[in-house]
Amino acid sequence: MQTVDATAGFHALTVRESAEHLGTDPSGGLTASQVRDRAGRYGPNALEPPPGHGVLWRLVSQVRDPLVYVLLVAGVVTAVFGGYPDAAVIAGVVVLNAVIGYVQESRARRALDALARMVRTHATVVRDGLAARVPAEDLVPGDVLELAAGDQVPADVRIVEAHLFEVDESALTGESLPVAKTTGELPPATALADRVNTAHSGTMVTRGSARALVTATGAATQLGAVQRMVATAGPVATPLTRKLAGFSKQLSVGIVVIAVLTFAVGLVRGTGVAEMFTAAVALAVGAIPEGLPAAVSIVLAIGVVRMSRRRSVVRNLPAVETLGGTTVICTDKTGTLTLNRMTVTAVAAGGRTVDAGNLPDDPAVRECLTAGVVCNEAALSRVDGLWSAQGDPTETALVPAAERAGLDPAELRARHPRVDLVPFEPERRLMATAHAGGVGYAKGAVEEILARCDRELRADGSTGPLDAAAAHRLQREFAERGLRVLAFARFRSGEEPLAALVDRGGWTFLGLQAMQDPPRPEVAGAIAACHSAGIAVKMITGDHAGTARAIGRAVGLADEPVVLTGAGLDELTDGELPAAAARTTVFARVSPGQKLRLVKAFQGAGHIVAMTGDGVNDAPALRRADIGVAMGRGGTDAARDAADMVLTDDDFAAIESAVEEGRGVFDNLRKFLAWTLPTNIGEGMVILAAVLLGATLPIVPVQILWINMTTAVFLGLTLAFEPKEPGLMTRPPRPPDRPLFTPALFRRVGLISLLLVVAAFAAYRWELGGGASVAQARTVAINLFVAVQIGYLFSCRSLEHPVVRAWPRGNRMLAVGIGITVGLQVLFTYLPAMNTIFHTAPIGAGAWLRILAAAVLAFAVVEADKLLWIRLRRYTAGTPGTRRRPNRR
Ligand SMILES: Nc1ncnc2c1ncn2[C@@H]1O[C@H](COP(=O)(O)OP(=O)(O)OP(=O)(O)O)[C@@H](O)[C@H]1O
Repeated sequence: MQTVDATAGFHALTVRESAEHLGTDPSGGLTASQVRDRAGRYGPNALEPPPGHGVLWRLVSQVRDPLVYVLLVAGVVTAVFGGYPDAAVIAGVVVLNAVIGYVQESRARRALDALARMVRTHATVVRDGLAARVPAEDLVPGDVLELAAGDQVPADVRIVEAHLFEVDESALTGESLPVAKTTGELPPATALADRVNTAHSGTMVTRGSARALVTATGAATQLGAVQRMVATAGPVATPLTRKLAGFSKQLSVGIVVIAVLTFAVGLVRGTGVAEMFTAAVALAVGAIPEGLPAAVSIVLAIGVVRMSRRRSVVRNLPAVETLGGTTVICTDKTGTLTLNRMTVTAVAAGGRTVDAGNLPDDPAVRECLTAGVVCNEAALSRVDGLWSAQGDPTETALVPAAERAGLDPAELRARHPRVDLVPFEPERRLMATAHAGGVGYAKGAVEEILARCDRELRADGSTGPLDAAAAHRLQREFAERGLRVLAFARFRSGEEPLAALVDRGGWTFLGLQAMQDPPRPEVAGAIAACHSAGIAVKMITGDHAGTARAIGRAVGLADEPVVLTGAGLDELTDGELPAAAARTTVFARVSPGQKLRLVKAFQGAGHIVAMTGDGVNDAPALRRADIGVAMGRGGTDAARDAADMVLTDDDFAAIESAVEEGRGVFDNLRKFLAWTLPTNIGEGMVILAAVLLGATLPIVPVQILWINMTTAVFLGLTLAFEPKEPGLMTRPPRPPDRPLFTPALFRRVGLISLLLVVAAFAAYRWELGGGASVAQARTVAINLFVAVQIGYLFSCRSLEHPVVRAWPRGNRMLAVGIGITVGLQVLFTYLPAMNTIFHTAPIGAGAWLRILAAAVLAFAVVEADKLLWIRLRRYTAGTPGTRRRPNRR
């Protein structure tokens, strides 16, 4: 691989010199053979992944945990006191823990890498004289790029043409204000941050558009240089995992205190130091849910995988869980609720409205269509003898409309070479171009264009005074049919730069073009599903109120959507906004800044907000929303960069399924917690109770370690694979402030913990009373403990509903996990080697029957508890005033 000499300093060269140096043509770009040749020479335009740590380092880093230190100390002390088998078991637990952690970490890393690859950036490149979208990876030095607002700059470039072009370079220089870029050469000594005629890989275009030459790709870019300097980021920590880690830390501290007390009590009672030490350690190790953080990331990761199957890529793990709590979805219209496949269906010019399939050849219609083709940033290319346009669908739709009227788009553009441009911006809602010969064209929202016009073009080609009322009336008629309307105008562009002219006025109105953008067929169903899930859906669009209302009705947002416009929004105070926003279903003519205000208003009212956006200016609102959702196809790199979730085919229905998955994930997390906590607490309490009562231990420390390690993995984790419960999307969203551990959950945990302790002691005593040896009695107690865990596991498949009635759908992992656990318990009971290590002994059939009975009993107790609570809740729900939840919609 070879790199263009970075010291060449393209900023100090003129545009011509730069192009010569790079062996390229700024207007036509490289040829196909040049691209092939350079691709071989320079390699792909990608940064090599930073060197990862070695396997050994990552394995060892797994055991850098206070808990493991406690275990290791325990193991050493046990060995010193001569308990070699026990010490070996402890060592085994440490190794197993490290391996599981290592495997989990590698899997999570691989999954995130794969997801990152799914949201690749693309770039518009001119090659052989034609513009095309290619993956940013395929760029080579000398390529000619078209950059527009919202794009990520895909390589280091020298700018050769700029229109109000501004770049956010904060990722590279830390400078937070966008930098305006120009084309003229600079003194060679200019510092990197001041080179305003170049732009660098990894920065974002915030405004305008530009043409630029690629000067460096991949590792040769400034970004590549920075990456080599900076060490890589640490492990993936998320607010949720942090919250849970905090919880388990508190729990650990509490448990260690109890363990120390137990130790002290044992010593006072005269038990041997060595025995008490291992007992205290076993208590601690048993009671600490070591598997919790791993389980949480597994549940979340499974959620991420399930969502990716449903066409949404989650960019960070906790987003999955937040999604489940969504109470309001704010969605834009074009491309998300609609297909973003625009077709011009009618043209109104020269005082009449005509069907686009049947356009008359009069000067007014022709001029309106011409404006649509030349004041247009879509790229043209010949496909099978016909012109086809690539770019923003609003713009590409204008090309075939002109063609159908017999105009040649390429010829029109050749006849009116563009000399200046004010690009479209959502705040301004119009774009304008200046052309050779002193004529300017503009297109945009009807009210914006009309505000700048005082004359209009008549059918015969003469101009007369503007009839703005008639134009507004037409706009309303089109809008009522759900059509999107663009207005066109012409003006004199002389010496002055276009940017100064766009707000000057004195324009001539040319007419309107109305386009159809059909609703996506799956959207109505998805919106209905959101409604029945208690989630409010709001449309926030830059489009006209009438069009927005009609589309809102068509997709079932409401029978008669309440509409608020951006202007109306500005009149409301921050105090009035939340109530008004709650009433409104359609927000029209809204600017990105107003979107941000809406997100804040909803959040202020206690909502969890999911918000979609596609433009560069949407990034702040996407960042602010609890879940920012960006479009994979139509959206800009800037929006994707700010979002938590990317919809691979821009479809609203994917949000609905993502919410459903999110709810499922939250459920499964609670199920796992509900199962694992009593297990741990029960284990700890068995030892605590034995020591306090001065009784012999029904289960000894190594045995606790055994139970802990096998059941956490083979039983607990299977709950991560639970299918979603039916009715997930017919219940209201979980209140945002509801904690993970509800009182009901605590009660259940207490009940099962108690059950486990009582059962272990009862079994132990019963077997001893029946003449069994201590080893046998302990073996029965352990098997019974595990059996109760299995019975309870079944019950945890649904926390609120009786399992039998709740759903017939299976969880194959559950069956596999239980199978493995039973197999291991059989070995544990009958394998002589295991008997030696774990101090167990074979037991008889009668004991197994009693064990089975205990499992069934545990299951029955929890199921009865559920039924009781359902009854109780029904009873309280029957009391007046508590019957219905307030409807959020
Ligand atoms: N390329 C363009 N050139 C000129 N005017 C445009 C262009 N695209 C859109 N407009 C005008 O600006 C208005 C707002 O467009 P914007 O892109 O902000 O929102 P939208 O695409 O209609 O809706 P949404 O926000 O739902 O995606 C449009 O209604 C149209 O009148």
